[in-house]
Amino acid sequence: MAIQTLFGSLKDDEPRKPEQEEEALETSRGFFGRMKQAVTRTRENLSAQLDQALSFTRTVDESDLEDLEAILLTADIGLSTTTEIIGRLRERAKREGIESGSALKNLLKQEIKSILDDVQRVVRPPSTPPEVILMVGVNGTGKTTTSGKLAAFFQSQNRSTLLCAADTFRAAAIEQLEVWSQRSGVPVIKTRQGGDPSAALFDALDAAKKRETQVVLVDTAGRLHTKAGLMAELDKMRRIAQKFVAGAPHQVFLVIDATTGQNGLQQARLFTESAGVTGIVLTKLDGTAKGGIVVAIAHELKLPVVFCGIGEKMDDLLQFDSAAFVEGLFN
Ligand SMILES: Nc1nc2c(ncn2[C@@H]2O[C@H](COP(=O)(O)OP(=O)(O)OP(=O)(O)O)[C@@H](O)[C@H]2O)c(=O)[nH]1
Repeated sequence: MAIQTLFGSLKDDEPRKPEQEEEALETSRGFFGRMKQAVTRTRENLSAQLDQALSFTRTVDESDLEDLEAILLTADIGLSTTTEIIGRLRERAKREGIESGSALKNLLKQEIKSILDDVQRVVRPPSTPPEVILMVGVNGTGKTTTSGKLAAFFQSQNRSTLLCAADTFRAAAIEQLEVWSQRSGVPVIKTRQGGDPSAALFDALDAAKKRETQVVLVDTAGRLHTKAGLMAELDKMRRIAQKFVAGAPHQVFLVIDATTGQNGLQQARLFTESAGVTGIVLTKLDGTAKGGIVVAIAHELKLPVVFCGIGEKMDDLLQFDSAAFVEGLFN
């Protein structure tokens, strides 16, 4: 089985030697295992309630759907997404003559997967490098940490990478990114604290062009004095990126802290309106029972979750995969 992700497949379909096949299977098992581990708290929160509510063997009735609705809300799937899912289940249960709680659970899994799949898409690197990726989001969500992890990820994919420290607002952000640069071996371009973030971006893109770097990851500030100021700064950075590379920034990743649940969704709305977000990185999935937010993001914002953060170490980053997520959530 191939795991298709936004940045290609974890196991492609080319013919393999037996030992390569075994290695790819191990990778796939490891990947599913890590995703399952990451959603442990969400699963534990859901499964006891689901087991109790869906243990019946008879035709589905309205009170079953009401119970299910309450359970989905506790996992932070959100009211509008939950209402949509329950509506689809009501219709399908009737049409398909569902006669047990376990069959209803299967439909639920299918519906959640389909919401997630609807917004997934595979991204190809631009024909003219570098691929410019802006990391945006409110402070403390994990932008700097994720920039560091992503730098290591792209490097591991044999794509030369450059980090740009454009969070000149928070005193420690530049030093923090320098530490990630040392850990991953990915160079960082910076300016002084309090300096102009666009100047750092300018220098980084200039260096990337000269060095023929393939990916530039830009860590931006999460907080300015006003929302308008933050958005104006992001706008300026977009214009600079476009001047250097046609079509840049190619990706704008909004970093959301999963533990903030529905508040994260609210932040996401704000950023998607003004920052041209193309995908979500959901951090701290390891520490929350609110993993259902992934489904709300896909349904309400029509944005894919691209990566999830599952800890503080360099390889605690997973490419998001809907099948692994749904399996992890329910099994
Ligand atoms: N458990 C866990 N912790 C994380 C994860 N990602 C980031 N963190 C932690 O979250 C905290 C904040 O991360 P930062 O990367 O500094 O956040 P930031 O968005 O850059 O913050 P600002 O620069 O203030 O905007 C740090 O302690 C990180 O180690 C994750 O996936 N899991």
